[in-house]
Amino acid sequence: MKIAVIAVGKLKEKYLKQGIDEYLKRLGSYAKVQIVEVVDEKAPENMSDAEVQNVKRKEGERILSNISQDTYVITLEINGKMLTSETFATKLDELATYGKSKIAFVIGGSVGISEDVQQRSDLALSFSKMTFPHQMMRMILLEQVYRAFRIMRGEPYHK
Ligand SMILES: C[S@@+](CC[C@H](N)C(=O)[O-])C[C@H]1O[C@@H](n2cnc3c(N)ncnc32)[C@H](O)[C@@H]1O
Repeated sequence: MKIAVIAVGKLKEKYLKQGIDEYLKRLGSYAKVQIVEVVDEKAPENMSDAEVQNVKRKEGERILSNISQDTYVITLEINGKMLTSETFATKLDELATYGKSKIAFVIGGSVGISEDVQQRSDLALSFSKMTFPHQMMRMILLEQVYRAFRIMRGEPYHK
């Protein structure tokens, strides 16, 4: 399985980088996982709605340019569908079984994900109704993907 995590902006925090590297290392035995960073737009606090939409649109175009037609796209969205870790594992297993071996997870930037990207999405996945920082979301996602592989293979992992 080939997994891409497409994320807006550069990862700056050292402590997150260490955590992400750890999960990338662990995932190495299960899948080819790649992080794709797309350039973020400047997004000051006091932007108008039109400016926010413009930032989303530009970042969205960059996200979409990294997604091939045969890729199953999972966008991370606060208002998406909430799954248990077991259901998430079953979903990844089904995708592999039905020949969808390329998966892209998309994490938005500070203004979220554009409508164009939402339309391209095959599954909008929510990790809770709370808002997490986008850089931290990368690590949380990788941990859940790692957990999913352990569940799929029936391998022990602390609860
Ligand atoms: C800081 S959040 C953006 C908040 C923005 N106001 C919005 O409504 O999307 C940055 C990105 O992290 C991801 N994210 C944050 N919290 C999430 C959650 N609870 N579930 C799924 N994704 C989340 C989403 O991809 C989001 O676009």
